[in-house]
Amino acid sequence: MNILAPVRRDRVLTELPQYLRKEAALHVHKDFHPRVTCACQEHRTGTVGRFKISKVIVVGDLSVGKTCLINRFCKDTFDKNYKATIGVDFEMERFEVLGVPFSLQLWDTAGQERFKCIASTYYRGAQAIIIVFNLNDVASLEHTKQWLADALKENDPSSVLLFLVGSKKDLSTPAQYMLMEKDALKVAQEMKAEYWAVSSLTGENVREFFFRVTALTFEANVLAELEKSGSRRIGDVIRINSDDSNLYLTASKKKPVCCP
Ligand SMILES: Nc1nc2c(ncn2[C@@H]2O[C@H](COP(=O)(O)OP(=O)(O)OP(=O)(O)O)[C@@H](O)[C@H]2O)c(=O)[nH]1
Ligand SMILES: [Mg+2]
Repeated sequence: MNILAPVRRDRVLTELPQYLRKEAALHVHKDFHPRVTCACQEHRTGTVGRFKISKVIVVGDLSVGKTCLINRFCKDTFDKNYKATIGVDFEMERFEVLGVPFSLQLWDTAGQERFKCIASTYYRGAQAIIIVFNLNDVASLEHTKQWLADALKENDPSSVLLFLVGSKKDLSTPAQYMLMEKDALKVAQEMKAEYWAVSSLTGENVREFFFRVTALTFEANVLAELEKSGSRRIGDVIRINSDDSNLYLTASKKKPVCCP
């Protein structure tokens, strides 16, 4: 990845992408949190946009389509032949959200039991967990709870964002899909995850889904930065004045224009 290259034009987010289903959305606000919008306008996003790379892990049963999902988004390719992921793999994606550079590291993990132990060592430090199941295989939906439990052992359940993604939508008839969606929405609600249904073969919802992951991860990061900064305002300019031949530091006291 060339970190100096400009962000691709199709990776620029100026608005909050919307959820797929209201019943299982992480939040239903139409716009980014006002404090986030304001912080971006005032260039007060702290480490977000400068050094921070957010880690996203993708877990789920073997052959549910984790690798294909990442490849469809990152490379716009689809391979119909199954090649098991051995251990882990990752892709970097650079975005610009509300004018702020933001990078995601997408970790593709192995679903096969024999590689699970290597893969699980990479779970730590995730800001978002994507749990994938096959919309045409009810057992893979049932197993999502175990995948989530394993991933949460290595992460802070109170701050990590969860997404439950049904894959291979192109293989279901509308009636089959509706049945599966009912069960999946229930599981997503129990997990407090946002529900999505995608097809990596046709590309349906893939871009929308990753944009939503990016936007919500970005929003959570900026809010956390603002919280952390407390009374010290992120981005405040430290000025060096040289009055009276004494050098001293003063923080800019400029009041925020739009922050609530
Ligand atoms: N029809 C259809 N097939 C898909 C789709 N996504 C993946 N597949 C197929 O499902 C098989 C498994 O896909 P992978 O992406 O390799 O599965 P995985 O979850 O990464 O598997 P592991 O790496 O073993 O955990 C491949 O043959 C893919 O071509 C989809 O959206 N539609
Ligand atoms: Mg794979």
